[in-house]
Amino acid sequence: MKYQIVKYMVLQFISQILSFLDTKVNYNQYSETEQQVQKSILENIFNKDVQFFENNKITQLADTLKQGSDYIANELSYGQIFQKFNLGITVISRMYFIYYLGPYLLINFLVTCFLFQAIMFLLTLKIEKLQEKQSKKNDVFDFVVDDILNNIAVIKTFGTELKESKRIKNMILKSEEELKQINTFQQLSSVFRSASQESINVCLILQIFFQIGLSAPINQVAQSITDIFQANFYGFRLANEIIRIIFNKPENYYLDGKKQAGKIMQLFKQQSGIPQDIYYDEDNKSQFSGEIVFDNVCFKYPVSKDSLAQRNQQIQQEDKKTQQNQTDQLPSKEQHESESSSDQESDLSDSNLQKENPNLLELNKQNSAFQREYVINNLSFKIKQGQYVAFVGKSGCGKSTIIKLLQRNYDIASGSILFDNQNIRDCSIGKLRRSIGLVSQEPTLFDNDIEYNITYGSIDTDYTSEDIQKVCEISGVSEFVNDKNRFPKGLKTLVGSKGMKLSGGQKQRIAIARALMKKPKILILDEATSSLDAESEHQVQQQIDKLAQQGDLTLIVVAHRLSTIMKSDKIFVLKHGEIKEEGTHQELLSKNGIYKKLVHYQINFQEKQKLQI
Ligand SMILES: Nc1ncnc2c1ncn2[C@@H]1O[C@H](COP(=O)(O)OP(=O)(O)OP(=O)(O)O)[C@@H](O)[C@H]1O
Repeated sequence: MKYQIVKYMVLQFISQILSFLDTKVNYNQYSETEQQVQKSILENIFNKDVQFFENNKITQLADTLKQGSDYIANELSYGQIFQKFNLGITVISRMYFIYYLGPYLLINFLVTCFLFQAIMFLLTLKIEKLQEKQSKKNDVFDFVVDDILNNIAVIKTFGTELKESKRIKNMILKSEEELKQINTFQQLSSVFRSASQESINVCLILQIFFQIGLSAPINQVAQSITDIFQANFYGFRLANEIIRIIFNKPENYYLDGKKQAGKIMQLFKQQSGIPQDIYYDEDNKSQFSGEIVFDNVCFKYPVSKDSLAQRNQQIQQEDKKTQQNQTDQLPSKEQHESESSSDQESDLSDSNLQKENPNLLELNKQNSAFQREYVINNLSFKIKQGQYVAFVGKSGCGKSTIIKLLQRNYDIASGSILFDNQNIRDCSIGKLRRSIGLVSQEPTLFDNDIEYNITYGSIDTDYTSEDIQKVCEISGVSEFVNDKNRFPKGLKTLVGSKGMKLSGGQKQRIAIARALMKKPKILILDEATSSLDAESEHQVQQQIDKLAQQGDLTLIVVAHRLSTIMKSDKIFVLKHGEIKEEGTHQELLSKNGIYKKLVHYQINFQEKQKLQI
């Protein structure tokens, strides 16, 4: 007995040392591991294409990044290795001691343990499934809250606070029903856990049956019980502890960490449709010359799960199907899931098929109510290096879509886009994006000073204060930054979150300066001057015209105000994603077509406005 106790004590001592090392090493390693995990998650996020960000809410990503990396870092940190060893040694040493006290007891104990463990496992699976469903609903809830907060100004303007609060209340109520179900299963699980702790008593009764039999006289039974109790006293306690260790661990694992870690695993699983080779783009200076060809390009936007309404609908449909399943006992859930996902998949597979067989285009155009329309239809044009071209057309005709395709935010369904005769699919994304300077309709700024924002794209490259000065002049930033009364800190003035401390026009000028500072070979202005007042627009336009005349910059302009593109070398007039007319301003006017109508409409409109003034 003495020898066994010494053995037990040695094992316990090792266990305590491991426990100490676990705490110490874990403490040192944890934060380092967490940083590494966060870094690789961030890199993974950066590697996603634009479509990924259209499908995921940024606030949710930030949440997942923090909580998930916490969990993963905890799992990965070296301390966990000691913890696992420690757990193993504790369990083995205690089992050994129980075996020494009574072999039957150990066998009974293991059988009972296994049974309870199996029940607990099934319960945990059920809870997990419910929680997954709940988590999907939570996602929708987050989407709604995010959407509401983003649109708070609209809600206030339209006085729809009550409507929105009712909407949220309904979602909370629905979620509560599910939570009740989860609670019930959790309680059941906790009952089983307590019962399992009593399992040792069940073992005891079984042992009495085995050792003395049912027919033994009562005083012998009483004596045996006393003996067994005495002999197994330590064994009972140790067995109880083992149960506690075994049952608590997996439950924590299933219920707490897995959810966030699962989200991160999903993040890693989601492949970027368009390979983002920015990290592997070793030559980080080269650019395309600015020659661009669109050859019979067709494109439609992929159907994504981005829409809140779509997500809601999907959950409702799933709920209905589950209910129907339960009542009618119709085909298995797997079949239903595959049916429900088939709608989405069919569209995705459609795009793959489309790539393989462009003839499907016509077919797809004719049927399938759920499919999106082709936004770009057999579009062909050529832009020479240094040319100044403009795209005009009615709202929704596909102008901005062309700009997105130029940056390869999406892949086209058929045809080809060539940069310097190289297919965009074979181009390095890094080189492509480096070659393009873009100023969009609604520019966003970083919460930093004006200079930081202007030099943002050129942080790693050499630039002088003269360079900054020059782009400030061209873009018209100098005009307001030099006003010492309102901008005493000049270029060092902080712009606030999303540039909220600046006017729309000021933000726009900074965005133009930022794009120019990058010295791109291709400059795209997508309604870039529309938020400027007429005078500022004219000034910026003059500077842009001058840049265009220098001939080393390919300038692509999307504009509604036709007066801003009169000097361009070529104007493409679009309708339903097709080029209907092309030529210079004069050539198009003489054609007496769509462009001329647009010009006349704008002149009439402006004159009417003047008359009103
Ligand atoms: N991310 C998207 N997902 C799905 N459809 C889109 C998306 N972006 C644009 N569309 C659709 O593509 C069509 C063309 O849009 P696009 O933004 O290219 O038009 P536009 O000519 O630039 O219009 P505007 O002059 O009003 O800016 C529109 O019908 C629009 O609804």
